[in-house]
Amino acid sequence: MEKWRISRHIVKRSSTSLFKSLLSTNFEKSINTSGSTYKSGRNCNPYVEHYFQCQKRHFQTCCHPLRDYTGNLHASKATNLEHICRIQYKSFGSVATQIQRNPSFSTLNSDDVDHFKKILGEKNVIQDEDRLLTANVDWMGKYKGSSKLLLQPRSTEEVSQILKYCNTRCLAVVPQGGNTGLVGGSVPVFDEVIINVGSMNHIISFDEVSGILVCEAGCILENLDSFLVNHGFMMPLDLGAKGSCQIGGNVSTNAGGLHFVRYGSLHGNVLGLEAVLANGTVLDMLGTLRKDNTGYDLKQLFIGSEGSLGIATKVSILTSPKPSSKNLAFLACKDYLSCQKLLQEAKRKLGEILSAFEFLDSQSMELVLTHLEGVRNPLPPSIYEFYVLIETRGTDESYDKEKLEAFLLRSMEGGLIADGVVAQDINQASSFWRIREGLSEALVKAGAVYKYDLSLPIEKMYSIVEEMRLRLGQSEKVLGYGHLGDGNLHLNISRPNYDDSVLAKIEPFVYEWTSKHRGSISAEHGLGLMKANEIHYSKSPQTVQVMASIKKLLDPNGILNPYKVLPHNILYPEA
Ligand SMILES: O=C(O)CC[C@@H](O)C(=O)O
Ligand SMILES: [Zn+2]
Repeated sequence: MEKWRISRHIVKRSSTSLFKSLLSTNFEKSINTSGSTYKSGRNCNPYVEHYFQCQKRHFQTCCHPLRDYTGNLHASKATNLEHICRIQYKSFGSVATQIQRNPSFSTLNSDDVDHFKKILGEKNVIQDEDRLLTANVDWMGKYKGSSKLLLQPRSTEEVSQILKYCNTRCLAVVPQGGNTGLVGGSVPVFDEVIINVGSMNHIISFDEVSGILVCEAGCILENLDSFLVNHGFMMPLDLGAKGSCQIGGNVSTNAGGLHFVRYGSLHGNVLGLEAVLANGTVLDMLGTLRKDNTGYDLKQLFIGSEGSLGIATKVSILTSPKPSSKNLAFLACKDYLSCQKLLQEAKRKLGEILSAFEFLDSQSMELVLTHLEGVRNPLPPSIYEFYVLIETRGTDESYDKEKLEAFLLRSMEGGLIADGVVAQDINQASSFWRIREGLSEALVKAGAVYKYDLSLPIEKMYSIVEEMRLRLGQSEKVLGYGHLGDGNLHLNISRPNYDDSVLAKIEPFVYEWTSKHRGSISAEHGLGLMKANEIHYSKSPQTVQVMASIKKLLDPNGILNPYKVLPHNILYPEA
């Protein structure tokens, strides 16, 4: 076809370029038959298993409370080992301002354990060291608690009984789902009892007319998607960690993910919630209505509260019809301005079929190619500064193809796209997504990482990456990637080990810069432990005070996920 000359020209330039008979195959068909979508590290249990096996070996040799993974002892900090937060790595941001264990919390004893056994039965009260090790450490291996107990309730009633008891005894707890969080929110800081609702993994109902799914909080995101596919629907949320993350954790952290640009946030898609408060009260807010204006919408408080106000036990969620046509393009742009303009055009020209607009810079590409096996750049190596993934989802195959085809051609002619490939089948689509979704895993494999998750005005988004590079100098690897379509930048500084002098150049600069540009210091990962003390960069003092009052009202003893979300001195002023 005449109009494909441009892409053929690109093919000539690069033998690896696949930007040829554009969109001739629609990869959706293969997705439907395979029943599984893109895989990535956090979605791949063998990797997680292997990762923890390695960690375990490491802990066995160098698990001194104040020794980091590189084996360095931080003796100067070893003043009060029992009471100082054991952050495994050498000081990580302001978290390292040694949080004190709240002295009003009790310490677990054998009567407590016996009591839990009566509620849950022996096998759901876990004291096994290996299992505790994986539950005490976050996915990145950055935060490590020292919990001695993991509880696995099977019903809301059991969660209620556990919390009622813990509240009376003043035993702190940490709710944990798939433990895929990136801000230290899902692991204990000290000896908090871990409550994992993973056994509460039943689908309660699905209404094919409204598309509303009601399920328990421990359902794994990918399993929900697989269930829905048989009914012609899909989850509105898609993350690299979908093979291990649980819907309760997704809701508690208000997870964003890859398709936010199309399907919006969980604040919009979660229609109802059942949550258990610290004192064991079960709040039934499990409505399935699209419209309900009867006073305060209390469930919204729990969405994104990171388990600090209650434990989510059931959710009702508005799912979306499964698109019958999907296309994915992997494109190269010469500069950030082109990426930005491309987004603007994509929104205008692709309209309702645009379902993802992701970007990564060349440094991110290099990292993923270096650290992940089997990943390759489908475009000529080391030429382009930026890469963009554009996905469309729709119901009319030929219409979608034509629309994307016309858009890509016009963008190439206009110089916004320098080169590109379009997935011809599920395998190519998976391999393109693997580049983007594999970044977090590649960063963990590369060593230490300082990780920031910023919401910023799109035109300013990449300036912080460039400024950070200037600040840190050429010896440091500064990576920028993320959800360009939503104005969400993942800024990561990757280095072989943690170093306080480097950190001092990054923080508080990164927070101040974000605040100055009226951005948010957490777009989608939450505050967790990492940023609890930084909340003021994104929230006014008055707002933080109201948040603290709500916390006090719902959890007066502060037992739910302590030390997270709100600043320590506000949560425990007497500590
Ligand atoms: O690793 C990160 O910084 C981002 C993780 C996740 O939110 C993603 O978009 O891939
Ligand atoms: Zn993200």
